[in-house]
Amino acid sequence: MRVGVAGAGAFGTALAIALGRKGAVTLWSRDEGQARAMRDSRQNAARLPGADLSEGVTPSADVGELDDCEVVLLAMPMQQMRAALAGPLAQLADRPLVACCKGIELDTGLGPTGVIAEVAPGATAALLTGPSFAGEIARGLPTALTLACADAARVETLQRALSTDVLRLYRTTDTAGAELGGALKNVMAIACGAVIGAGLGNSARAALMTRGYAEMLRIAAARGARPETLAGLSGFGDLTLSCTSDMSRNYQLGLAIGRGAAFDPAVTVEGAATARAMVKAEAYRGLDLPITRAVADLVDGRETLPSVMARLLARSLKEE
Ligand SMILES: NC(=O)C1=CN([C@@H]2O[C@H](COP(=O)(O)OP(=O)(O)OC[C@H]3O[C@@H](n4cnc5c(N)ncnc54)[C@H](OP(=O)(O)O)[C@@H]3O)[C@@H](O)[C@H]2O)C=CC1
Ligand SMILES: O=C(CO)COP(=O)(O)O
Repeated sequence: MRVGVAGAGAFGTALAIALGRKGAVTLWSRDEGQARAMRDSRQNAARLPGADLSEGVTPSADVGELDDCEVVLLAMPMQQMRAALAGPLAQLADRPLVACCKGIELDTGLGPTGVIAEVAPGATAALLTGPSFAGEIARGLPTALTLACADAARVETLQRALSTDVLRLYRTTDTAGAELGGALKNVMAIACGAVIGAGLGNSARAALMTRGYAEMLRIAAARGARPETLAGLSGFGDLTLSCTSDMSRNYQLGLAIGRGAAFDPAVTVEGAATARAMVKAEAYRGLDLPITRAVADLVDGRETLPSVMARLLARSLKEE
């Protein structure tokens, strides 16, 4: 199956490299200069320096080159996906589209498959998510991910097409659970980075991971997602990775907040918009989400870390 990857960021490039080791992959960048540089150097110096493009990868800025791809991975940040699908990628609306982003859309409260369903109703909407760093995938290190698609037959076909000998995909039809796991772990990673950055300790981090997971389960229940999906790679797995590794950009933003340090606004940090989206969305109003709300307050500078910590610790005592 010929695979297209739309979006030549770190993750899109890493997935193209992994899949380009077993077949033909078109890696589409919206930037002609970047595509040319990738063709010439066989690297993506801007987004994934040091990783060689594998043999099967063809970089291109011509969206027409995605036409003969039977499946296209959408590897741009969550808040950019709607515009890309409605704009240059509109011609792809008749095939499986696999979102590779982790987030909730700020304006609608939808996850990636919900956005695909709205903008490209003729497509089969799927999601690839789970614990993985682009640099490690590109190096061929073993990685397990969740592939979610509501169509049980289609998800099996895609699972076979997108797995490799080191990239092991597990499948599920619970798209809501998979997208919530991937989106919300980013929010918790910001919170965990903040407590570590402020020197509040590993015990505080473990408390945030566990109570953050309780919030994730509450949100999943409100969306009709299956709790066991949250216990899998997209939830528990990615929560563990992102809350404990300083390779995570969400965790790095938290570290900067905790240390009172500056953070480059150009870095892709999905958890900030997702925290805002959770606080804003009607669907989640009334849910008890103290950590998510605290992160939204922190990233928007409405409150300081000492004051959100005091607020969290002053909550009434309760049953676990
Ligand atoms: N990096 C990682 O380790 C992992 C990332 N992810 C997820 O993958 C998603 C992308 O992250 P990542 O690749 O790291 O981000 P990067 O910041 O490395 O790259 C983002 C890419 O998206 C492109 N882009 C933005 N808007 C559009 C658009 N409208 N049309 C086409 N391309 C666009 C950018 O292009 P341009 O350069 O022209 O702005 C850039 O190439 C996120 O949701 C992230 O959570 C998931 C797992 C691991
Ligand atoms: O999603 C990721 C790991 O699974 C990458 O995390 P960051 O986006 O925080 O870097």
